[in-house]
Amino acid sequence: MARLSDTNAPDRGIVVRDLRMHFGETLVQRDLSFHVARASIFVIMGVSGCGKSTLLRHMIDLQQSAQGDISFDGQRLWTRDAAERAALQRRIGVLFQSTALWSSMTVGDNVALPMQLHTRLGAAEIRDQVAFKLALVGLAGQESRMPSELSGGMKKRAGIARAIALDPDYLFLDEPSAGLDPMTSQRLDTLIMRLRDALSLSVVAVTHELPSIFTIADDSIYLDDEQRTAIAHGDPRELAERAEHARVRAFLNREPLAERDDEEPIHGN
Ligand SMILES: Nc1ncnc2c1ncn2[C@@H]1O[C@H](COP(=O)(O)OP(=O)(O)OP(=O)(O)O)[C@@H](O)[C@H]1O
Repeated sequence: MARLSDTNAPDRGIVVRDLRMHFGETLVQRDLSFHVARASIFVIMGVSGCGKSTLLRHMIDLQQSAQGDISFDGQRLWTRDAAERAALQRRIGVLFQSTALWSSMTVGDNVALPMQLHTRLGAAEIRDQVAFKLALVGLAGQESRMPSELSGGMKKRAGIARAIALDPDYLFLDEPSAGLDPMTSQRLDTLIMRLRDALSLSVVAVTHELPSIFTIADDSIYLDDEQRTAIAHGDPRELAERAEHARVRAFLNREPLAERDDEEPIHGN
């Protein structure tokens, strides 16, 4: 497990420090500090409404907090320098839960769009890159298909191809397996791990699919909806057996929680 105190991982990867997130007066999560190591998969876990998506939105710069900070390879995300911030945003790829492919464009055009908007590559180079990215996600030769012709799993793959169009260092996935059958979900897990290894991607995934969590996570954090902070951090396979807090063990073992467990004192990780 990578922690802030690791001497061999000073500022590589993503560092979240003392982050506090609000919606108006309502506190979502507080005191979040963790490190996402380079070329690893980090899973954000917790029950519905605990703040997983809100944390992801902060990490991809769609929301900002006045308290705490987030840095990528030592570079602060919330810098005042607009050019620096834009450059950093380009190193971040995102697959949203809805996938959000442009329905009126072919798969190939969907993947090409970020390159047309943000690079100076010519048409032939973009065509090659699109073919390469689609092959990477297992959709070789599917350029001319329309999104409506794709299965749920293929849509996710096309969404990932678009998310990696600009060769990001970081890939954020919001509920990647949502709506997929177990077999398709398993194949997607394999793809995510392959991309981590082949592209040295740092992947941050929000998911509450247990099989997926146990398969892909190198490290994880559990956001508690009652304490409004992280009450567990580490390899989810180990947390399932040895987490200090009953709610974390119950979540990871899909067990009902006895009423009294909700009242146990929780001291953070
Ligand atoms: N735009 C918003 N305005 C006000 N409150 C919000 C807004 N979006 C989310 N919230 C609240 O913030 C809290 C965290 O929501 P969030 O969507 O981050 O949780 P989550 O863990 O991702 O949930 P789920 O697993 O159901 O997607 C919830 O209590 C939610 O009601």
